[in-house]
Amino acid sequence: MIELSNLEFHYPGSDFKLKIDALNISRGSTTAVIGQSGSGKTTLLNLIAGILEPFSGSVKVGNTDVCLLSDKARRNFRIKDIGFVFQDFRLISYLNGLDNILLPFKINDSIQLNGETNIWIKNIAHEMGIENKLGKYPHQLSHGEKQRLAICRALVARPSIILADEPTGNLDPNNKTNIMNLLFAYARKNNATLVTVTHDYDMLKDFDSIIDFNDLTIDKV
Ligand SMILES: Nc1ncnc2c1ncn2[C@@H]1O[C@H](COP(=O)(O)OP(=O)(O)OP(=O)(O)O)[C@@H](O)[C@H]1O
Repeated sequence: MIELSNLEFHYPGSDFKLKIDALNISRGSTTAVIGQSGSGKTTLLNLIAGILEPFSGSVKVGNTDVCLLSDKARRNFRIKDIGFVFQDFRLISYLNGLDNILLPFKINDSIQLNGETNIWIKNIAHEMGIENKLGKYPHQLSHGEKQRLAICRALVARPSIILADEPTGNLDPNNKTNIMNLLFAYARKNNATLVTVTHDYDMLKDFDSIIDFNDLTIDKV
């Protein structure tokens, strides 16, 4: 369960303010986050992941209050529990595809690489259709291939929460469907919680719930 309560956030020097009285997202559910550009969707994902700290209020994931964790504990939480697909991918330009996928293991020793992980990587790279691109560097990949690589990296440590910021934004209709189906299947099989920012309203019927920043229905979800 993800629980936000009495949360207030603003960026220093910006007029933007986010206020959420109560927002609960059940474990194992799939949620779409929609709303116009600049309404705060990415900010919400960053608050859940502990990348941003609220000005007041709390962000709880299971029994953990993310805001109360030390910097190190928060880093470990992010690596172990959260798979984040960033809108701008955040691939490392001097690492090839495989090393980009393995990044969570390289930057944090709280998770261990083992034989099972190698099989898992082959499996997700195959499902994403990029198994023959793992030796390539980001500048050698198309936009959609970079996106699929970023999704593989988000899944590699088998997170219990996936936060995906427009994960299908650069993909053709076929790849869009394949990738959303893969994320849904991962969530179902692992009882993982999927929170996806999307501008693709055709896909909304496939989610369990919707957080709509346009008409501020976030406290009703
Ligand atoms: N680091 C920052 N410093 C100051 N203001 C910021 C910062 N990041 C975002 N903002 C502002 O906060 C607001 C919400 O931004 P956010 O990225 O959460 O919107 P969004 O709904 O995800 O938009 P989009 O659909 O365009 O990705 C915007 O007005 C944006 O300009």
